[in-house]
Parts: sequence; structure tokens; C-alpha cells
Amino acid sequence: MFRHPLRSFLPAIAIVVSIFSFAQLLGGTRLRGLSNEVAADLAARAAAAVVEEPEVPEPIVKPKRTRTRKTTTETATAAQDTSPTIPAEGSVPAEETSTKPKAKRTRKPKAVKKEEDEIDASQQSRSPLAAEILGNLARFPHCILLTRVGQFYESYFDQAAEVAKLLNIKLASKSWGGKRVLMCGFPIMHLNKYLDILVKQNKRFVAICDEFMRNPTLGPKGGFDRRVSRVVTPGTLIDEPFLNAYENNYLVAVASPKDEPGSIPDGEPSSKLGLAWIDVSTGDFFTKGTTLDELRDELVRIGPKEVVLDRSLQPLEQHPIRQVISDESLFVSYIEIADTVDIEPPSQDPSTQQPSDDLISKPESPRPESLVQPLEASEFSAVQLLAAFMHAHLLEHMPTLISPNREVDSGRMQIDAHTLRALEIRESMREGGTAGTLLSVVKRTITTSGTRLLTRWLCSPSTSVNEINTRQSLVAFFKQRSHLRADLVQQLGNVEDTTRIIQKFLSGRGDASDLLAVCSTIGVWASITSRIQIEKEAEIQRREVLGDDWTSLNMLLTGMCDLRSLADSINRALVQGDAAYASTADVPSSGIREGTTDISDSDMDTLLSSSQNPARHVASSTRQEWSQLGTRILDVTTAIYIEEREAFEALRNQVKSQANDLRKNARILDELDVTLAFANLAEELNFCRPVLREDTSYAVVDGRHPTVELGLLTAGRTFIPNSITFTQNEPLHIITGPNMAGKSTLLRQTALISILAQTGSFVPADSAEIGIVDRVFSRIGAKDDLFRDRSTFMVEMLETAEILRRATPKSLVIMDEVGRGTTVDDGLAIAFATVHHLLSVNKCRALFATHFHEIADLLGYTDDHKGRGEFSGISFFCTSVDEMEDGYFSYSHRLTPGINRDSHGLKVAQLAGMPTPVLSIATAAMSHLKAMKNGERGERQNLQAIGQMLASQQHP
Ligand SMILES: Nc1ncnc2c1ncn2[C@@H]1O[C@H](COP(=O)(O)OP(=O)(O)OP(=O)(O)O)[C@@H](O)[C@H]1O
Repeated sequence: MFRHPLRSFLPAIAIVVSIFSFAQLLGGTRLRGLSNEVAADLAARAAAAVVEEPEVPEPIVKPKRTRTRKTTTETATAAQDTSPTIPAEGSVPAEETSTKPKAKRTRKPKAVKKEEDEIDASQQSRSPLAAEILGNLARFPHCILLTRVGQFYESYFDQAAEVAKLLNIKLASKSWGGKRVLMCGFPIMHLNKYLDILVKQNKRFVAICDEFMRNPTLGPKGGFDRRVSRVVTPGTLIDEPFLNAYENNYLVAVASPKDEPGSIPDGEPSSKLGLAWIDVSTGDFFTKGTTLDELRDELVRIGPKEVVLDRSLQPLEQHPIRQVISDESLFVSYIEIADTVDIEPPSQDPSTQQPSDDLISKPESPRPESLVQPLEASEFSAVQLLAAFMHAHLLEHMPTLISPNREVDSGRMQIDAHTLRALEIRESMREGGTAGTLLSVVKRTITTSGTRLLTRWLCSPSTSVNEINTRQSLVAFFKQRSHLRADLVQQLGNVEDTTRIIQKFLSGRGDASDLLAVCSTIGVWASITSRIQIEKEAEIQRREVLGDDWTSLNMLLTGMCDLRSLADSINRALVQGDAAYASTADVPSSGIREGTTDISDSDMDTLLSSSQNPARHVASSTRQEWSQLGTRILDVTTAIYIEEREAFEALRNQVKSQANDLRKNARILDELDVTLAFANLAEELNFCRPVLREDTSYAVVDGRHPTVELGLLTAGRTFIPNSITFTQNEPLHIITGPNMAGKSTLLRQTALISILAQTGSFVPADSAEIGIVDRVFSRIGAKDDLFRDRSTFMVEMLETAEILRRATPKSLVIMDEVGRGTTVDDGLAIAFATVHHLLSVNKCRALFATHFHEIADLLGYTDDHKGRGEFSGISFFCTSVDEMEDGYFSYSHRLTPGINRDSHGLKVAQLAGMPTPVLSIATAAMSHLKAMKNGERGERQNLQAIGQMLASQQHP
């Protein structure tokens, strides 16, 4: 830490100050059991009291002003064992969770209480705390207000009842201005625990009113002020310990392109909308232009913790934007841009751009000017809305907004909302957790920020062959060099979450331990680059020439900035191992406390008891001298503190000024982490490198489903691989087969392989050649949505309609059992029409699994397992059941050309333990039904004729 020459005397100084200031102020109250933090706080307050100036806020409740500070101490001490009936300003509120023993209530004689009430009444008009609280409640009417009073955060008036209930803490009351006022509170060290409950769990806004030194140059002597420095909302968390570091915590604004603030976007599906989203804790900031039609997909992909809309939408519950947000159960907030002055959009200067999400192929990031496209009007509105919300809530912790990363549809594969869920890319459908998801299977990243990047890539794969190839080259490079891979993975374990730390500095929060983290990470970056350099030199020595496969890594690393001088500055100022000391910008009252935390309880006790020991009791004149000495020492302490603070501030500014370079290096390391992870994955699970093309081909030989395969492996079973080939002339496959024979698995694996390939990963197959997919759509399984008056069949139809409207010739569609939720005739008719539309209108690659084997006849099924005439682009494949003579059977899971007209549903019923009488009746019924169908000779031929006739007709 800052090694000011006098710092080593601080413990002694603090002790002396504590003893002689406190002993007098507390009237000999014993401090036994006082925590360091409390003791240190009291030291600062007591120190302030020694030189108390007239503007120090007056007490509200206590009748005798001279006892105010003493009351603080008494009640704070009492926090260990009692809860006062009438808490005073700076006193212990009635926090006590159920785990704590019930506090004794000490009733005051009625006469005393009456007197207090009267005094309260007389003091009400000049009660600074009451005025502050009432003022803040009026300024932040939508928030729960937590006001710091000494070592506690307190809530007052009616709000206290709600807070006490939500936090399960005791509700008390105090007398203020002759009235009983409700109050509750908790010790400051529990703030994060309770913010988690209020903000994350209950989605409440919390305005935090902290204490700050009135004049930092005077230190605590100058007294303290209170002000709301931040409103914590679900989308504006900065470095709260309850944040999941492996996930982004996004705040997203949705706006219409209208220039006028407050204009209501029209409800047309094609109406343009702008999105701007930021993770306040990491600074990851993006914009995108979209349409109302695609809003749901975008929001589900981004997964925001909070959505910001213009206030004009608040009363319009039925507005389509509101509907999407409510359907997806997203938390929404409103703001008026007009309310907020001076909202500067982020700079368009490329030098202030944050690194793009695809550094390998664009190593010169920040992106060159030519690539920086101006924001659309709708995006600009969204940025304004987002900035307005951030200003209004982050207040003093508002970070500098750098230019956002602008997303464009053409650069990313679009995965619609249903598909993201159905393919379980990020979240599992069953428990909503991550077990069994694609992310959980492929995740080999070491760092938290690398994992966040991996998640973004998986949810938004690239559509640029160049970008994908560069990522794959890097994976191939590391796959071939296992020693280098292992060394780098080990070093990544020492990398701190730099983007998050930088953001702390940019929002005025970084402390000394964060400086140390920055410093050590710069060191790790240096050792990673030097390890790579060693590898390079060894290779040149061995082969006399550097392999072409170094190109991608060289490209990535050219973007690394040399930040050793920053590390040196930090190193010079800090001494490792003393990171507990932390300074803050505007010095909340905790600033000085931490400088005095060296006082141990036992030190205190020893010195206090020695001062109370009659044998060593100092004479009162000596006491006077010591007291003066204490005051002088305090002056020195303050001077030290101020110097340290200035030194710290200088370092902090240095980090801020190099924030862009730090951020860029961190992002490069994230990409290194992800590509190393892909290399490990390919090695461990035997994945192959796919070839990506700019066409609509798809040829995967012996592909596997990554998560099902892993599940089977752990159960000692083997996954049966299958091959799928789409060509331009045969883009659609119909899959039939028994229940439980692997149809859905095949559909999913086909989509997952293309997603993995376009993410830059290798894929679970023997070989793969894949034409770039612009959008993946799926219609797999469906749950009903009775809450929104939608039956299972309705949900199925909504999803199918969406796909048929939006799939393009470059899309990949997987559809499982469309039409199963209604009668066979209705279902078959819908399935047939859907296939026809996919083939003739969407013209996309599609896998269509069904139990309606009659569809094959409608599509003109021929002996070479293809459709006829209009349907010649359709190929038929099936799975089957291998039946043994002894009545046993097994699923082959192997895909073969053809059609399987037997669903073997009764076998699954038997496996599921259906009662024997039910099974025998079902078997008898089945044979009757088959006999009836066989009687209708010519049915198949009739269906074929109908199918061709329908396809050749013009339909509106
Ligand atoms: N290729 C495969 N190799 C080995 N086991 C497989 C394979 N495909 C699927 N399975 C196993 O079979 C189970 C059922 O697969 P799936 O759900 O894909 O069948 P389905 O044909 O879609 O069934 P249904 O028609 O009843 O929906 C899977 O959970 C998995 O355990």
C-alpha cells in the first residue's frame, strides 16, 4: 500500500486517539467486544468531535446536544446485545434477523418519555436527518431509501414497515416531532446481503444515502454530509458481490426512431426499433437496429435483467412492445429523456471505441473509421434512453460511456427465442439451470470474462466465413500444441476480471486491491506473451521457418498494448500484502475507518484496562497533555491520509486514462481463453474442424449430439452417429420412425453442429462441410401457455407461423411433429402445407420429423425414397426398431433412407409401465384399426394424386 513514512505509526496513533478521545466522550464505557470496523468508525467520529465545528448536524432525538456523540457510541455498543426502544440519530436500528437472540426492551418511565416527545417536537424543525430523509423520499419516490447513520443503514416512516417485512428484520419506532415514526435498519456490513434481497429478488429500486466527509482536505475533522450517491436497480449493478461473474448483467433500452422524445412507436410488425444495451459492471456496450417483429428474439438472446422504455409507453399496457416484455416476464422501467439534461451520446471517435467482439479477424481494433457505421436514428434514441436511465440511477457512479459495439444482422446468425430455449444453448428447459446445456458441455474457459464471451458467441454465432476461419485456425493451432496449451491455460488461472475492475474505476469505485489486481494481471499478460514468444523461437529453431498456422495468433496478439509502465507506477506506489487499506474517491465516511483498522480489540482492551488501572492511573493534568497530544497526532494522521488519498487519486486517474488499452488487452485474453477452450474441447471430445462455405450446402458425416452423447457416455452407453446431407436441389428431409428412436435428437444435433461451427468451434462429427446459416429456427416440443390463453396447439401454430414468415433460403429449420396437437386429419393437412411452404417459398434447409406417415404419400413418395414432381427436393429417412424373436426389441437410432410407417407407440407404453390390461386392449384395438385401413384399397394412390394436384394449383 502507499508507504507514507508515518503510516506505520497509525495503529498507535489510532489507539491513543481512541483512548483519550473516547474515554472522555464515553464516560468510561467499555469497548469490549467492539468490532474493528465499529471501533475505527467511532475513532473517526470521536476525532471529528474533538474539533467539532458548528455546522455538524444536530441530533434529533436526544435532549442534550452534548450527549449526541456519546449516544452514537452507546447505542452502537449496545448493538451487540440490546435494541433500544427509542433509537436516536446515529443509533442502532432494530435490525436483528431471526438468528439473533431477542433483544431486551427497556421501557422508559412515562414522564421521561413525555419530556422527550416534547423536546422532539421543539427540535423537529431543525432536525437535519429528518429533513434529509423526507427530502430524499420526495426526490426518489419510486425507491426504497436506505440512509446511512453511523454504522447502520436505516429506513424510516411507512417505508420502514415494508423494508422490515422484505428483509425479515425487526420493525421499531422512534419519537420524532412528537410523533411515533416507524424505523428499521441493519449494520452496514450487511448491505450487500440485503441489496440482493431487495433488488435482485424483489426487483425494488434502492436509493443509497451515504455519509461523506464534508471537506476531504480536512479529513474527518470537517464533519460528514449525507447524500444519495446511487440508486441500485436490477440492471445497474456495478460490483455487487452477488453478481454472477460468469454472466453479463445487461440493462437494455428499446426505443423508436422518432427524434422526439416520448414519441410512441407504432405497433406494426415491421416498425423499426433501436436497442442499446450495456453491462454496467463490465462496460460491454452494444446497439442494434431491429424491428418489432424481431424484438422478442433479440431480448431473449440478450437476456437483460432490466428493460428501459420511454415513459410514454407506461400507460399503454396493450402496446406490442409491452406485450413482448410481459410475455417474456422481463423487468421493465420507464424514463423520460426530456427529464434529463445533458445526455451526451457516446463518442463516434474510433479511438474511444470498445474492442469489437471479434478481435482475431479485426486485430486493429478499435475498429478503423471505415468500419464504424453511424448509428441509426432508432439506435441513437435507444442510447439516449439508456444514458438517461443510467444518469438518473448511477448518479455519482455514472461511468464514462464509450462508443458502443454496433451489431448488424448480416454479421451474426440469428437464433430465434424458441430455438435458443429449445436447443438448450444457454439454459436448460427442465430446471432453467445450465446442466445439460450446450454451454455446459463446451465450457472449458478459465476466466469469468472468457466465459461471458463464449456465451455471447454461442448465442450469436458469426456469419463471416473469414472470421470463423480465423477463429478455427487458432483452435487448430492450439490443438496441435498441447504443451503450450497447458501452460497458457495455467497462466490464465491468474488473470483477474480486468474489464470488471476497469469499470469499477470508471464508475468511481476502484480501490487499492483493484489496483493490485490490475498490476498482477498486466504481469500475467506479459508472461503469456513471453511464453508464446518462447514457443515461436523454439519452432523457428526446429524448422528454420515459422509455420503458416501462426498467422491467426500473430494477428490477435498485434492488438496487445504494452502496459508495463502502468504496472510499474502501481508497483512503486503499492506494497503487496497490505491491500486491505482502500481509499475511495469522494470518501464515504468509511475512508478513514479503513486507515485505522489496525487497532485490534485486544490492543484496545489492554490499553483501556491499563488506563483504568488505579495503580497506573494518570493524574488529570497528565490526561490533559495526553489529550492535546492525541489531537496533534490526529492532525498528522489526517495529513497522512490526505497525501495518501492524493497519491491514490493520481494512480486511479492513470488507470482510467489507460482504460481503453486495458480493456482491449482483456478482450484479447478473452478470445485466447475461448479458443484455447475450443482446442481442449476438440481434443477431449474428438471434434473435427468443419469447412464453412458461402453456399447453402450441409454435409455432416457421422454427426453426434454433444450433450446427449455425453449423457449416454456417463451411463456407459454409446451414441450412434448419423449423417445428414442437404444440397441445393434436395434441401428438405422428412424423418419418420418409432417413438424414442432418436428423431428429435437428430434434428437438434443438426442445428447445434451448425451453431458450433459458426461460433468457431470444431464440431462433433467425422467431417463437416457447412454453408453459412443466417438464421436457425426450431419447432420442437411445446408447452401450453394457459396464462396467456394459449393452448399447446396454439403455441405450436404460433411458432410454425413465425418460421414460415421469416425463414430465408440461407436459414436452417428443424420441425418436430408439427400438427400433432390436433386431430389426425387436421394435423396431417397442416403438416403437408407446412412442408410445401418450406420447400416452395422459404426454400431453406429443413428437417421435418413426423409420425404422420401418410404425408409421404401426399408428397409422392417414390421407391428411391424421394418426393415426386413438385416435391422432388424432398428426401425421406427413417429410424427403426430391431425386433428379436423372443419378443425383445431395441432402438437402432441409425438413420436409413425410407419411410417407417410404424411408430411402435405401444412399445414405449410398455416400457413406461402401462398396466397389462390396458396394453392388451390397446394391442387388440390396433390390429382392428390396421385391418380397417387395409380394407380401403387405393387410399395411398388417392393421397398421392391429391398431393400433386394441390401443389400444382395457384394458392392466394
Ligand atoms: N443416435 C443415438 N444414439 C444413441 N441413443 C440415442 C440416439 N438418439 C437418441 N438416443 C436416445 O434415445 C432417446 C430418445 O430420443 P429422441 O427423443 O430423439 O426420440 P424421438 O424419436 O424423437 O422420440 P419421440 O418420437 O417419442 O419424440 C434419447 O433421450 C437418447 O437417450
